[in-house]
Amino acid sequence: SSWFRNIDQAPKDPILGVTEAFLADQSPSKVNVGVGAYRDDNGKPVVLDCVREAEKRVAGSQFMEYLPMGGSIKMVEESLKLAYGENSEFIKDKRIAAVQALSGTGACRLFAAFQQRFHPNTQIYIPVPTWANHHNIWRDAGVPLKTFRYYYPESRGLDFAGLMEDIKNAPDGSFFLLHACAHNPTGVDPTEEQWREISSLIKSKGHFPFFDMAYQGFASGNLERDAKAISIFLEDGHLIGLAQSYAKNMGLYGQRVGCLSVLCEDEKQAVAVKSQLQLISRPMYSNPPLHGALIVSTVLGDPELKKLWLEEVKVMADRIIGMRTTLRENLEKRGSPLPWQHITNQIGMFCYSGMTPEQVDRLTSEFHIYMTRNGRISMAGINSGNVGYIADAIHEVTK
Ligand SMILES: Cc1ncc(COP(=O)(O)O)c(CN[C@@H](CCC(=O)O)C(=O)O)c1O
Repeated sequence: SSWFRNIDQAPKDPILGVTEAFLADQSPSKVNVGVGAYRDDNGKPVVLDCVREAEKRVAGSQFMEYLPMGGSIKMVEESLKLAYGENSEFIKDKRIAAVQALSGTGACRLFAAFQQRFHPNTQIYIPVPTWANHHNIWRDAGVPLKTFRYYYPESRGLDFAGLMEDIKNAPDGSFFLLHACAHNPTGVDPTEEQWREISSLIKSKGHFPFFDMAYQGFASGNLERDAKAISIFLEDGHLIGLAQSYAKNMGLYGQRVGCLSVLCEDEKQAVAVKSQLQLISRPMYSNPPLHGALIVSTVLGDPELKKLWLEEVKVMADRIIGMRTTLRENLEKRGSPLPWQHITNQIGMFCYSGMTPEQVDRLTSEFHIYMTRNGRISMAGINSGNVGYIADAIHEVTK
């Protein structure tokens, strides 16, 4: 019968659709600076040595039983230590409700579903711009969405005044989505001092902060530094929600392994919240995947492997930081009339270049360079072999 006749083709995903177009391009000089996935200086994906070692230890040595609905207890415990601190009082007091999630996306979606169930009429404010999928996640969870100013095009920096005004003008007790570090797509993070002001304003308004921390360790190369915003909010006495991902900082992209945590007022509340998170996940996917959790637990549970991981995350972060300087110098060397210091001011996986969608289209059609139409460059796609070519192309379309 006519069940599916009136179903339209869905629009291409603004990020993953770029990868599809890149893969379809047969040009030998094609370059992918679209999806935020790390590549080494040869343009190749990386499996970290600590992960390879963990896989060796795990391979064939474990049963493949179901995990509990809340996932791997060990992986969750280790994740909380990374975000809340090795000796966190909140961990000791069992005030954190936490479950393994399907990477960062799954953690955000599980929280959105939880928020919809227990605060159905409370809006969440998300930054402008933000990761494209944030809109989809909270929209599909049925949560009323609002936006707050974040990026200031003129300076290619933070619109701190606008951000603070929007936080102040939001109804008391709103939810706010905050990128803990390496803001996607702008690479613009508040300074420590600005985070302190944001924290005290959010506290005075009784807002609830939800942090999406998809890049801990990947931004600065230092895990504590990248979680500084979280510790500032914890010092200020906030309850928080937090999405963690091991996609980028441990290179476990396709393993879909992450963690959702909600800091509560006491253990009793945390037990109740965790039980509700499990009740929501059970009909969604029942229980999360085993393999990635075993890798993360093995890496973080062994001091030697954890130390190796910290070194390897820093290598990835440092390569990107180095490429920022190289790209900026290449553009300046070509006599570009535009300012490019934002390339080195910004942090994390992405550079928000400031190029227009039309300029991006020209990069693709004339130079086979692929990036999202908002002008975001995934810096990991740049290496010493293609940085000159990319600089030539950007100069050509922006001069
Ligand atoms: C801020 C933020 N949160 C969550 C995620 C989700 O990552 P998980 O793989 O679910 O842990 C990403 C990944 N954004 C990248 C990767 C591609 C994508 O999923 O869009 C990006 O924006 O290119 C992200 O940038």
